[in-house]
Amino acid sequence: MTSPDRSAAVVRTQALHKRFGTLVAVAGLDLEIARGEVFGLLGPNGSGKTTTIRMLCGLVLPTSGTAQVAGFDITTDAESVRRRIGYMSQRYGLYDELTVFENLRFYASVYGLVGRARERRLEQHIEALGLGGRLTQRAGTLSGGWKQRLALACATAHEPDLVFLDEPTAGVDPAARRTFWEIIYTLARGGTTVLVTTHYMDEAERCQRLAFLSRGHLIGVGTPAQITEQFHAKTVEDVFVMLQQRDEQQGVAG
Ligand SMILES: Nc1ncnc2c1ncn2[C@@H]1O[C@H](COP(=O)(O)OP(=O)(O)OP(=O)(O)O)[C@@H](O)[C@H]1O
Repeated sequence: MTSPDRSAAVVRTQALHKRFGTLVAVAGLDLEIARGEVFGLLGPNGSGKTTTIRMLCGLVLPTSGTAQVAGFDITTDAESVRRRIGYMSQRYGLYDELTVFENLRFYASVYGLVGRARERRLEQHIEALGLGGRLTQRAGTLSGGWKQRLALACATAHEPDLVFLDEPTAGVDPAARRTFWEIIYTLARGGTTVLVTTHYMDEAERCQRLAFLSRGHLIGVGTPAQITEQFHAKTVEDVFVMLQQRDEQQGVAG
């Protein structure tokens, strides 16, 4: 197996801009995320995270600017972009009545895997994500932590270049959180780029790099240590709270 080229950018945006009427949701975003990177997108409510992700998934067209995901242009080749990404929502999207294996097989099929290639891929994926002991259990009867693990497995069954995780460990206990993050890093080492949006600062601190958005503008990118240094703060949480307060004050002033 060849190792992934970590120098290659999986996400590249150039002056990416989205306006809804007069409201600027994303203001000229320039961002690069490398292959196999675990990257966090942070910012207060309404700062433009969801709009950015919807554009990167090829679901919303930018007003101006461009972006490439896995080498495909989000405006002219959204279909190819969608085939190369995975998305794990907070609601998981699992089928409670189906078993763990049936859920996995269903998602692999939706993304176009069939026959022996699908079975081989699932075998390897089940092993990597430690789901072997649960395959015949109905998804609806799993604990929160196992549901999350299965949801991540479903979102990555087709070996996407990039997987989006929306507050991935909200509502699970610390042990399950830790295991989940170990799995995230296993995926990243295998070459999957992981883009996390979260309001939980312990999740943010686990990312290799962070981007902070404020009112649609990118105001800081770097490792958690670089971000805290840039804002003269002790923790990422302090940076977050400071930005939130600033946004609120500007909102009142505006
Ligand atoms: N379809 C839309 N039509 C009009 N305005 C929108 C639309 N989608 C988002 N917005 C606005 O764009 C801005 C950015 O919203 P967005 O959902 O991207 O922020 P966010 O950072 O994801 O917030 P949250 O953390 O609350 O999910 C907000 O002011 C929001 O009200």
